[in-house]
Amino acid sequence: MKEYWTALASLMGAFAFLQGVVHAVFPAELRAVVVRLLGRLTRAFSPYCYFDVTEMEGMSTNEIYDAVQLYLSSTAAPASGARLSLSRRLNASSFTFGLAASDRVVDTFAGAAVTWEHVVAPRQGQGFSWRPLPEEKRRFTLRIRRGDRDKLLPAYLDHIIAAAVDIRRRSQDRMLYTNARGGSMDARGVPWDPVPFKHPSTFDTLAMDPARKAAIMADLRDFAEGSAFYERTGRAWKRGYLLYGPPGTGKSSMIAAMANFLGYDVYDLELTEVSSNAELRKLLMKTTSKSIIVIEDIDCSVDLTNRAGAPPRPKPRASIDGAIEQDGGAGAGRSITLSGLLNFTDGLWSCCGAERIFVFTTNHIEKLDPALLRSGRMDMHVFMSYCSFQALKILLRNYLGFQGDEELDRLSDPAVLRGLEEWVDAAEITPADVSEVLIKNRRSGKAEAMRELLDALKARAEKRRRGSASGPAAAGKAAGGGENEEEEEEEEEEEEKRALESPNEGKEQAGTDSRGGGGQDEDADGKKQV
Ligand SMILES: Nc1ncnc2c1ncn2[C@@H]1O[C@H](COP(=O)(O)OP(=O)(O)OP(=O)(O)O)[C@@H](O)[C@H]1O
Ligand SMILES: [Mg+2]
Repeated sequence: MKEYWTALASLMGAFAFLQGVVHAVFPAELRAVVVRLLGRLTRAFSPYCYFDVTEMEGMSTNEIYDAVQLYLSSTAAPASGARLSLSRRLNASSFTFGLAASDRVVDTFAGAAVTWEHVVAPRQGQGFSWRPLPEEKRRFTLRIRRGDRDKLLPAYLDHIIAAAVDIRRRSQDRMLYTNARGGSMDARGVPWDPVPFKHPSTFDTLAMDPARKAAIMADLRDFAEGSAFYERTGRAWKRGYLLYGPPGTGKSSMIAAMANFLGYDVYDLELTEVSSNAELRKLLMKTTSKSIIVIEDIDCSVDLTNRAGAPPRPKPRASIDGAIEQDGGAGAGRSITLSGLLNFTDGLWSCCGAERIFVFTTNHIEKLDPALLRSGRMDMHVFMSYCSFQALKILLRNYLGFQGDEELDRLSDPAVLRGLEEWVDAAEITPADVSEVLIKNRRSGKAEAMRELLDALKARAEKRRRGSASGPAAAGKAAGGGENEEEEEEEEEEEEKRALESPNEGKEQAGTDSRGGGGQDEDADGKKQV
């Protein structure tokens, strides 16, 4: 074997020498022919094979060239001394690095080493063209061992293209799409209106129990990296989240954090703007993969009653007139039905395009039809609760600028901190209300802001205690006597809370209130509750 390689090396040396001689001795035309011939001979005996990825394919740009450039800029290790070029795409918020002319990078894939070289040569004699070509011819040359060819191609190229799509998506600002145009299409037949999505909410800024937050992040990560799993199990690559809880507990902030975490675009589906199941399907077909499709306040958007003959249900606050219809009603196709929505999320239509997350939010989970809550539809039920002490600490850190829990413990008055811990549960305060108190007092200094917050918690808890002591009957009398509207509001809130704590038809939600509790449970249907 060793002799073979020695002989091959000498043969290649001889070819190189011959090429040198040809350069020195022969006239230009003949030289080109002989050099080409010798080049071919060299390649025939070489242990490597080479693939060129040119920048231009005829008159059009070669997408693989762009993909290779992006991929190499982030993944491969430049050979020592290699020069990288810096660039930033229009609208993008991050830089990318590219390989400069004639530099090489090495990469490994499936255990095989490969080398990329970026070759740049001046373009000669540009003839007439409607579209001027770049002045330089650029290409990447991939060198791989002959023996690795079957292992690497085309899997390695597929890998590069997928990685490039991912990098492009992450370096580009995300988009928020809305269907506020009421079903009409733009010139390209797209029913969605895009705006740049710059919501600053992240999982770092989101105040919720750390263990539940970690569970959601892990679930999202598993989903995003789950291509093989979904293929193996024959499942559509999608996931459903139902976020529920009182107003101001961070449901919308959670959606933004999810989008920022995964780098997905967001489609905000306004159901009241959709007039039929067919339109809903069209909207779905025009969404891209790697996106989050959101329906906010699902209980208010449309009355989604599934079963014919079901007992009459309380009318939703903002249901759209005329669009309410029982499943299988005579006018099916003219308005949205629950089955239309379910087809949208888990029927055959949901599979056109992969890697999508459906998120529904509601303040009133008890108003949702159980059909929507069954497994396979909403895989994760996430209860966004009132502020726990752990969540409160996150808000204190973010709003008052403490660097971590250690600094918060060290720099704040222990009595105030203890007080906050003691009162926060009784106050049943939303993160939105806590933020408001902190924003209002942030100029007065950390200590003062925390004291104010403690006072606010105490006042709130006290009010709640008084409210529950006097009971609903007394509250009704008080309201009748016109004492104040706040009591009525409280009563309403209490009602909401009771409903949240004992959601309808118990089975699916049994024992799943995880307020303040960590981790996640899986119920009998295999649906996760965090
Ligand atoms: N868990 C949270 N962590 C951090 N900030 C929060 C959280 N919840 C609420 N906030 C703050 O309160 C504001 C309102 O919250 P958000 O819109 O996310 O609530 P929501 O649950 O979607 O309410 P609604 O049910 O009314 O839609 C946010 O802009 C954010 O500043
Ligand atoms: Mg919201």
